Amino acid sequence: MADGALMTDKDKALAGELAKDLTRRPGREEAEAAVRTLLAYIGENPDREGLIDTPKRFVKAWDDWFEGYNLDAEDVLARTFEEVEGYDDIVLMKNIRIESHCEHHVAPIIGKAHIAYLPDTRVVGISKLARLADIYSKRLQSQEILTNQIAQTLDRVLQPKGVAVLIDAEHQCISTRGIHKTGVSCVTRCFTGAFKTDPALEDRFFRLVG
Ligand SMILES: Nc1nc2c(ncn2[C@@H]2O[C@H](COP(=O)(O)OP(=O)(O)OP(=O)(O)O)[C@@H](O)[C@H]2O)c(=O)[nH]1
Ligand SMILES: [Zn+2]
Repeated sequence: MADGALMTDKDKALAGELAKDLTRRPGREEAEAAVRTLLAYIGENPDREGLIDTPKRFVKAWDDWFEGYNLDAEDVLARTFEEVEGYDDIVLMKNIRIESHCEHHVAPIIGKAHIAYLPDTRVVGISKLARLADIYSKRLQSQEILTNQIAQTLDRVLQPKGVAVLIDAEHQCISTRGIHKTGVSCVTRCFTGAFKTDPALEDRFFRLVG
């Protein structure tokens, strides 16, 4: 179990500062001190050679996994194109890899998103659909909220005739801990506009996704 002696006075001071004001965003040094605490909690020695740089690497990995908090989905969708030569059918980007983390256990959620919309007057660069998925994935999430955020943002910014988002993902909090069920995936969807009101369009979306 954790050995209090493995926390330096500096770690303890930083942890104390954090406890005083949980609304303040801690700096990098404080985040690294928290990782040292976790390493000590599992019975490790954070000062041994193999772990000495782990707090730094851990925080750097979190910067990557959670970079979505620093990105604005509306900015990414701001550039649209109106010259589409009358194209008025479904635009679908399928099999977008999703790498997220559940907000309950901070365990990976890995899967695929399929994002479609029915344009009205404008289209968006197709890479932006994948960027939109990334911005919301790279946060602590529940799959339902992730699905809704992607669909509602695309709907609000692009104002198409409808949006359809389907996510199929495996939650490692289910496969590697707790109930330990592998090969289980969770499917969520959010439809707006014509995808919600027109069963034929909904059906076409599912056929295209396959
Ligand atoms: N609805 C929803 N639940 C999720 C998601 N990710 C993880 N969960 C669930 O969140 C729940 C948290 O339940 P708790 O009982 O508070 O936590 P727990 O004791 O760790 O639960 P177990 O996973 O059953 O061991 C679990 O049932 C998880 O499977 C998600 O994206 N959406
Ligand atoms: Zn979880």
